[in-house]
Amino acid sequence: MSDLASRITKPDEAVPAESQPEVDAPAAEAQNDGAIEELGGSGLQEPEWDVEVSLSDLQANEATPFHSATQWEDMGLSEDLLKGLLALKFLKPSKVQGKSLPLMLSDPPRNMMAQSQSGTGKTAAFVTAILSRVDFNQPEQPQALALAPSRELARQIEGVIGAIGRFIKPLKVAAAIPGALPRDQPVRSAVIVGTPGTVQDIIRRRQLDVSKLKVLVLDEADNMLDQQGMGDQCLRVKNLLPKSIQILLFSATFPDKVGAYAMKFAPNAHSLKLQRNELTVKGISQMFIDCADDNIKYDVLCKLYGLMTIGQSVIFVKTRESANEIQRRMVADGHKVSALHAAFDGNERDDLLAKFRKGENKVLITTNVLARGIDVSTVSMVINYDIPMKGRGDSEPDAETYLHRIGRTGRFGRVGVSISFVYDKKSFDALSSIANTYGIDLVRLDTDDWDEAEERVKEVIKKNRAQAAYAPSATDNVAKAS
Ligand SMILES: Nc1ncnc2c1ncn2[C@@H]1O[C@H](COP(=O)(O)OP(=O)(O)OP(=O)(O)O)[C@@H](O)[C@H]1O
Repeated sequence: MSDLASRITKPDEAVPAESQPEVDAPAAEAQNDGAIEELGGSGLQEPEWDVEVSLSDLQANEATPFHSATQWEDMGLSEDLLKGLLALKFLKPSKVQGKSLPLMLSDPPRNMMAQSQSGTGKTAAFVTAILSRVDFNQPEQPQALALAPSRELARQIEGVIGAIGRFIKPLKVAAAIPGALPRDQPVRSAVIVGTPGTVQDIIRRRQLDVSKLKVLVLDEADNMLDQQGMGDQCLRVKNLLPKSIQILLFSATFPDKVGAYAMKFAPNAHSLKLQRNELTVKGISQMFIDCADDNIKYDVLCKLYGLMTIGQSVIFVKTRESANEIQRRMVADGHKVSALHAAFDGNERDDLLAKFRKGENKVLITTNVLARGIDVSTVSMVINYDIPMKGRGDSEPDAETYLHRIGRTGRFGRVGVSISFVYDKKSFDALSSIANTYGIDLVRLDTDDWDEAEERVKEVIKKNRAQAAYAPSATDNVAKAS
């Protein structure tokens, strides 16, 4: 236990909200789309300083991943595309956008492997590249294909393409996910976003004409190339595509083992990489609770319920069965929570996530199926009910999944809290190893002094709510419009 102890920060040493710039409200208003929501609901008093948040100041700070030396206007983008980005209040590119776009758009096209922290705008980077490469004089000819590891992420990317490309006419996007495409009809869209299995199927059934595909994107590329089944599917899909296709790989994590394979998958790629100590997102206060045993975890979870519903929260558990079981117990105990995992039918999954995006459901219990990519700015708390593990018999801590899970909060400069539950030596050692991997200073929440623990978490959540209300994200806006 000594490892984790050495990474523990006393509560008053934590660096949560102060790491965010605080500036004047008018600048903040310039960043919002006028759709400021009611903050009510929790009965919390929201002091003035909580809403003093400015994306433009954040982006002016060279030390953050939100800064770029380049402007959208320098990138030779079409007028419609530029209009789309600005309409979303993406006033300036983030670092990964500023660095990757000129490389992705250079002629002749070259492959790219780009790594950047969670919530720093990788999706908009590759979506802008896709929309720049497609010839919209042939709107029904498939020209770009993006693969994602879950239907939820594929749907989200589809939404971001629609949002950034809203001034491009005609823009046709197809979602190649289970149950979404009519069987045996050709896909008549310039852009296709899908999961590897379904994309492989539609190519094999000759529903998708791949002959003019110019760009292939793998979002969460390390995850897709690493997983046995999906890695094989991605390779088979790639082998069915034109040899000259430009391959773009994006993720917040590229462990060495996968990185080497990824470079083979995308030969001669430009590469943007992060150092291991750069991987964590500064605005996320990472905490843990030491529970006496496995049963106490449930009691602690229920105690946290009030805090979870101030903003929105995601609870990650290991299995679908435990997601169902915890939901059943919490509902029986009078709490409103929903569960989403891969055993649900596709439409039900779409529906559950849509409700969560709209804020109709505030607490979502899920498995690793939602660990990656999902972007809901109002998520202020992530709970690791089970520490993510991998390998045979779950013998190894899954440091990458930890990073992606906690990255569901703290999106694009916002703040957020993650709370991981440990209850025995194995979970303690696993969290300790993850903390050491990334040099994280974890804050221990002392449940003996619950009022103090609650205050600490509440402080960060209130700030997140204020930020989310002042700067709704593109995907939030897409969800609200639908
Ligand atoms: N240039 C920008 N200016 C302002 N907001 C932006 C900009 N680019 C992206 N965003 C917003 O930032 C949020 C996070 O972006 P995105 O989902 O692309 O992150 P990501 O890097 O793909 O994250 P993950 O690693 O979790 O997949 C989104 O809500 C998006 O709308």
